[in-house]
Amino acid sequence: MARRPLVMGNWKLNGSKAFTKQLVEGLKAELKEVKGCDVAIAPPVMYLAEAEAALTGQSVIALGSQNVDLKQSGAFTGDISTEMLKDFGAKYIIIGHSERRQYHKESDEFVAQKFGALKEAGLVPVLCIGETEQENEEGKTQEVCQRQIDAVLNTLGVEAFNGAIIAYEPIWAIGTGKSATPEQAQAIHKSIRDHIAAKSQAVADQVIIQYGGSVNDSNAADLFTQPDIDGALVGGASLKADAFAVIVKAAEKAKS
Ligand SMILES: O=C(CO)COP(=O)(O)O
Repeated sequence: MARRPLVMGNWKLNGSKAFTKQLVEGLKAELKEVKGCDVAIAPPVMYLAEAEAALTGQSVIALGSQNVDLKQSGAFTGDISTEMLKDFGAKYIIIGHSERRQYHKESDEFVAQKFGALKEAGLVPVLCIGETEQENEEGKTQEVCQRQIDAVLNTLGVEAFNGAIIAYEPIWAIGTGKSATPEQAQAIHKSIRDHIAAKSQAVADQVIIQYGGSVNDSNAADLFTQPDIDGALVGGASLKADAFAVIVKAAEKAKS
């Protein structure tokens, strides 16, 4: 089944007001002809207003966020709600990134709750999963990915993955320059899709599974040749308009 690819930039803790405006302008210029690939950027939440303003009047690049909290309003210092993200036009919301699981001790169950909150709000969860280097060496990659997915499957049901995104991001590949090979990533992506297909083939067929971890302008095209790699979640290379555009266009070409 043909799935429309999604390439998303996760800016992480980088940028400024000026940088946001400049990068969005650069992306708009580079990507204005793109038709066969969905594109999203997740700037730091502080700069959503600048990004929203700079994106006005075009429809190629959607806005996203790197995180969300569970509460809607009240005495929850520092939290950000789904409604606040919607207020800025954010659509694709990253949850369960390994950096949040590691530095903020976010559990599988907590991430699944965020998934549910996003679905309820009509936003698109981008659920990050992936194993550590040690788990990889111990042959536990599939087990870890399935456990992280099961937290959602077992609480919200398989239908929750309709219209949702999964980003397979092996932790050993993030920011290391050491991407998984296309074959390695394909094998895991297929196992993730098969795991969902065991509950519903139709849901598995439509779910977008992005690869993330040292994707750049020179390795993206090879990754996208694989049938179950439906796009990319890009960190470092999403901070440069030209490199990010090469990745988007590689996805568009490979999946057309
Ligand atoms: O964590 C990532 C995207 O969410 C990947 O980061 P890099 O592309 O910098 O390896």
